[in-house]
Amino acid sequence: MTVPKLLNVRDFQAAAAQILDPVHADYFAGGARDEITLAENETAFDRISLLPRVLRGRPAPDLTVDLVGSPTSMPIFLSPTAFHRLAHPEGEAATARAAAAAGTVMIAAMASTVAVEEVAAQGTALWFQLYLQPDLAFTESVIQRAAAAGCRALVLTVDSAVFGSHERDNRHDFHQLPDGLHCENMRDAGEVRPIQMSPEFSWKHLRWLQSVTDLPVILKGILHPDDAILAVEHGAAAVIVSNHGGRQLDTTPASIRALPAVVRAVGGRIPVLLDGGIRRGTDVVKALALGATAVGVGRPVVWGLAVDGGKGVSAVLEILRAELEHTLLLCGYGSVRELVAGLLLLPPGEY
Ligand SMILES: Cc1cc2nc3c(=O)[nH]c(=O)nc-3n(C[C@H](O)[C@H](O)[C@H](O)COP(=O)(O)O)c2cc1C
Ligand SMILES: O=C(O)C(=O)c1ccccc1
Repeated sequence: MTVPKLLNVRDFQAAAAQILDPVHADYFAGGARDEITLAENETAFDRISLLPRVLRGRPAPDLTVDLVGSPTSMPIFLSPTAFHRLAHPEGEAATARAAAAAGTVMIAAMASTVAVEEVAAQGTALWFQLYLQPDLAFTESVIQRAAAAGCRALVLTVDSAVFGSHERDNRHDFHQLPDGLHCENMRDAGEVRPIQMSPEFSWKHLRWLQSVTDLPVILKGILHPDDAILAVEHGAAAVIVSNHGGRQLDTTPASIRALPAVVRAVGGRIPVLLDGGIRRGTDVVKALALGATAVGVGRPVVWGLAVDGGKGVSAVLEILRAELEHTLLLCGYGSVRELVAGLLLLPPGEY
């Protein structure tokens, strides 16, 4: 068999689908219910056109950004995804090595199959993704672990009052990790606690969280501009416009469509980040032109990991970096920080 050339993120998606156990492939690929939002996240980018500028005499583009206090080599970070050891035996440790090599931020998932201490030991700038647990004392102990490991921010996922309904997983009865794999951040006195969701959490609990940590708190899963305003008022350090990769509430808008109203509501007071559907350098440019400071990638990281461990994740990140730089050059921009909405031709009636 000839090994296909993996030129772009889609090639990694196809290769990963060949390598992964089909049940795990569906876990990583799947979205909520009819997967309307899952599909929209990607296709909404395709409906936005680029209107490049010419003869602007720009130098080679500068891709660096300050990401909520963490300087990064490019405006692309690793969104938190669970269960990396389903994709590769080294799991999140390999992912973290690739993030470190790329010079960007990894958001470690609470549902990581490698402990946060071992992930942090790979030398990447690390943020910790948190689901508040009804047992607040336990939640606090997890936060202290993440802080002690060197995580520089907490990313509180707020779009999950309950688990999303993933019908692919239900068809396979996939509800538990295989023997030997565990959520290593959920260990408590020898036991591994299950991750719980609760609809009872409110803005009051954000205040509680801020009272038990000095780390900046970033809210992940904001779609409504009124929630973005509340996030600013409650002292969030940033928001991530996200629909959880289409895995929570189906038929929410593509994250790129929700971005402009959130950017307007925030009015520059805190950074606005975005994830969902980023597959090309042009997608990154579109999100930044609409006001995002940086974008996260979820599934593309998993595809890289499945194909070739840390080397595969590095390859995916370097493909996106090269495409981003190439796009900026063709658009006439010398820095990711210069991007403005005038670069875009938006589909009429959609924005
Ligand atoms: C397999 C998988 C697991 C995920 N696990 C988490 C998680 O544990 N916590 C979280 O906040 N988001 C989680 N997400 C959502 C991602 O952080 C991110 O919002 C989403 O994947 C972005 O979309 P993309 O996959 O199109 O890049 C998960 C997504 C996937 C695909
Ligand atoms: O699969 C997910 O999207 C997710 O967010 C999650 C949450 C808890 C445990 C494992 C995964």
